[in-house]
Amino acid sequence: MDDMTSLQAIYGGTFDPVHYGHLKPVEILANQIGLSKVIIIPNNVPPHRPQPEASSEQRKRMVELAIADKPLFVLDERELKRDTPSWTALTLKEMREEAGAQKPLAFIIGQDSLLNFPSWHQYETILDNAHLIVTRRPGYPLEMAEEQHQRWLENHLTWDIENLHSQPAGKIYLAETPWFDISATIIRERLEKGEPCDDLLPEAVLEYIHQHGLYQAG
Ligand SMILES: Nc1ncnc2c1ncn2[C@@H]1O[C@H](COP(=O)(O)OP(=O)(O)OP(=O)(O)O)[C@@H](O)[C@H]1O
Ligand SMILES: O=C(O)c1ccc[n+]([C@@H]2O[C@H](COP(=O)([O-])O)[C@@H](O)[C@H]2O)c1
Repeated sequence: MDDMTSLQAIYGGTFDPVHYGHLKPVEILANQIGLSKVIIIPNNVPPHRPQPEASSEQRKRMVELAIADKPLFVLDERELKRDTPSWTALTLKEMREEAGAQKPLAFIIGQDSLLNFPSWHQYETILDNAHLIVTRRPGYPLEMAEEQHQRWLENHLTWDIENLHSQPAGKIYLAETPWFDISATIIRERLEKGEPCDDLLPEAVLEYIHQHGLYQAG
């Protein structure tokens, strides 16, 4: 169901490359909270990190391959079409305008992203336009480093998934998804050393990486 009142989830990332640490927690989350669709938005110019190793076109292609047999996910190319920094606040403002004031929207992030969320461009406006759903990731605390940011988190926290479905925006939900100890950094490092990565990302993505000579030494 994807009508004007069903919760619309959005998952942004650099995806250099996309891996099971991205896909599996979100698939499990979808079952836990009842999502029929997750919109994946690869960024073009990551706001808070150096430009990725793979090109935007290659990262997009890898996402397409990863989700080809997963009807839960759909790709949205809007950030790839902008040459300015891929600010989430801007993307969500645009998506809110398209969806109308009442539609529940949620942006999904991993636990590591929550920790630096207060440094994001116009971060307060993000909760005006969407909920935040946080998936677990090993190695990161669930508490904010600064007290004022912890207060901000607690002021927006909900443990009731009904709030995500009934309100258009403004809540933070710390999902109890399992840990997947996988990162794109580890995958790039392993590939550079010629080490196997079979359990870390979909086979079709790995084949694409090998065919295009991505993430190789030198
Ligand atoms: N293993 C994981 N578990 C939970 N969330 C994850 C995991 N890996 C990435 N994410 C989340 O996915 C989103 C996109 O992450 P990103 O594309 O930067 O992947 P990454 O593996 O962290 O990349 P890199 O190692 O290059 O920094 C972020 O919100 C991040 O928190
Ligand atoms: O808008 C920002 O300032 C901002 C800062 C850091 C990250 N983001 C977005 O958060 C998502 C995850 O980021 P990353 O770097 O972990 O791939 C991705 O969609 C980024 O564009 C957004």
